[in-house]
Amino acid sequence: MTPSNAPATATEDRLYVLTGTCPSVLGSVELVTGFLFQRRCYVTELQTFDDTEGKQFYIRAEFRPMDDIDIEVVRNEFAEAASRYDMTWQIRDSRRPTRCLIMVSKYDHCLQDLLHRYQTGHLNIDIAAIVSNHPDLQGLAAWHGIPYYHLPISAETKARQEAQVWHLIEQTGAELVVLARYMQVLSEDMCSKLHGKAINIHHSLLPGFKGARPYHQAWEKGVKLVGATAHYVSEDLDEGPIISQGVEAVDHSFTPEKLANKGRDIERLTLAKAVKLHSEHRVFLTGNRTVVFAGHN
Ligand SMILES: Nc1nc2c(c(=O)[nH]1)N[C@@H](CN(C=O)c1ccc(C(=O)N[C@@H](CCC(=O)O)C(=O)O)cc1)CN2
Repeated sequence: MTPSNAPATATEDRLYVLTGTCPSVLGSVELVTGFLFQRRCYVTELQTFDDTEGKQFYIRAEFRPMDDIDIEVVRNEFAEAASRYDMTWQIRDSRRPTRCLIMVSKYDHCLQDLLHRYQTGHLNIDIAAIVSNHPDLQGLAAWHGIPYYHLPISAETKARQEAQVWHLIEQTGAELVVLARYMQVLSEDMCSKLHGKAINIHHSLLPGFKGARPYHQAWEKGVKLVGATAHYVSEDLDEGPIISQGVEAVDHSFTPEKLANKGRDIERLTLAKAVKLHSEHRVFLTGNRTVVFAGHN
């Protein structure tokens, strides 16, 4: 093996991810790996899934160019190859942080957790703004130096409030909206505009206990497991495609308050995991389901 073929010579700081999906057909893996090999792009991680029910194939390839390449040229060349397989694809710079806008009401535990992971570099995101229908968490945002927008909402002002939120999303260039315990239901129009770009944390193991008070519902049922669900937001409340879920054992001694205390930790971890998976381009949306290529760290 000549030294120039050794991965160590790959341009260390340049890392890209190719994600693609196409109808299940022979050659779909070679389409990607052969294309990258021919262009001396070293594959650092490769995951595939063939959905035999949907007859659909999914692939995610992370790669480092071994030579100084123009990624736009690579994209144009792959477009021609991918069209022969009817593949829907993207090649993205893995280092570029996902620009986020976080929405919250009064509970701060998920927001605190995301802010900590962001500040410590454990999430490849850029938090452009925090939006809330209450003033309560303004101090937390100020402490982190992030713009805070207090946009109150009522049934009468919902349409105008959502127009203000949408304006902020466009103004900040947010690519992902994170509902970190935002306790207002987004309209059908907002959900349509945010399809696949808004993640909500629901404080139960969906599809169980939908709605605003899942811990009380869980207590009434005497559950022995409590959980949380991170999902893409859809117009149907708590029905969106699930990205990640977490669960912990509980018992008869758990009051609704103790269930909520246990649940908060699960919510933090489950939402952070979903934001990480999305920001690393590891989640494919397929109808009301997801295909998730989990990472190793
Ligand atoms: N279109 C959607 N919007 C939102 C979703 C969603 O799944 N689709 N999830 C919620 C978060 N959530 C549960 O995870 C939730 C939030 C609020 C309610 C609710 O009934 N809210 C009442 C008002 C409550 C209040 O003012 O405190 C209401 O809107 O009438 C249910 C579930 C975020 N948005």
